[in-house]
Amino acid sequence: MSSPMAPSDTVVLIGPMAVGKTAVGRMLARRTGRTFVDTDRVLVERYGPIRGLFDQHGEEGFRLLEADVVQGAVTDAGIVSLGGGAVLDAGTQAVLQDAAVVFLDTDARTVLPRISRDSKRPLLAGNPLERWQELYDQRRPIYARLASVVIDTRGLSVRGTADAVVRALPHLLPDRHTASPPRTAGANHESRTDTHGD
Ligand SMILES: Nc1ncnc2c1ncn2[C@@H]1O[C@H](COP(=O)(O)OP(=O)(O)OP(=O)(O)O)[C@@H](O)[C@H]1O
Ligand SMILES: O=C(O)C1=C[C@@H](O)[C@@H](O)[C@H](O)C1
Ligand SMILES: [Mg+2]
Repeated sequence: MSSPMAPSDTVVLIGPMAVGKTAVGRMLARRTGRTFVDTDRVLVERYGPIRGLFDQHGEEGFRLLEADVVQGAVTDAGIVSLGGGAVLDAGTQAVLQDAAVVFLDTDARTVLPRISRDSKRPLLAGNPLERWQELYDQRRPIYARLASVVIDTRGLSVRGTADAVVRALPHLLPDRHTASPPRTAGANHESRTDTHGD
């Protein structure tokens, strides 16, 4: 069975854990009047906290559920933030081919304060910094290969990163006179509810 393709006006944010995919995606949607879906949030809403999903199904089972959620999310035009490891799935890689894929890049030093006391990202258990770096090293080539745009977020705020995305993809900015407020879809809420559950 062939996979659906993401429309070319879908913007998909990819990159390592805690780089800011969720925070930047939410801000970008607000600025551009587009829908926002965070696939981790959809998973939590549909199946429960991410940590519980890893406990119950293992990483492999989690990836299957995640791939299905991603397929649904990216076939609607809008801003979509993926989980850090979603791009490992071959079907997800295929479906992203036509989308504007934005790789938010960073380094371990920058994300350290965001992950050092993390209990919600099961793959960072033990030594979060070491695990983060290992995963980054494994996945960086995939992020780079899928990217239409790469943004080095080091030294940028969430707002500064959203600005950089708009500069790279200027067609995202709505016409001032016709812009409507952001529509919400699935995971899109302005609330700050944690996207990983629990
Ligand atoms: N540029 C930034 N500067 C400072 N803090 C940031 C920045 N980007 C994100 N953050 C903060 O870091 C934390 C992690 O960000 P976020 O959840 O958006 O990362 P993520 O890439 O979606 O991670 P995951 O892959 O686990 O979903 C949040 O508290 C967020 O507010
Ligand atoms: O990088 C990863 O593999 C993950 C990132 C998070 O967004 C969640 O999707 C989950 O914790 C796994
Ligand atoms: Mg996220």
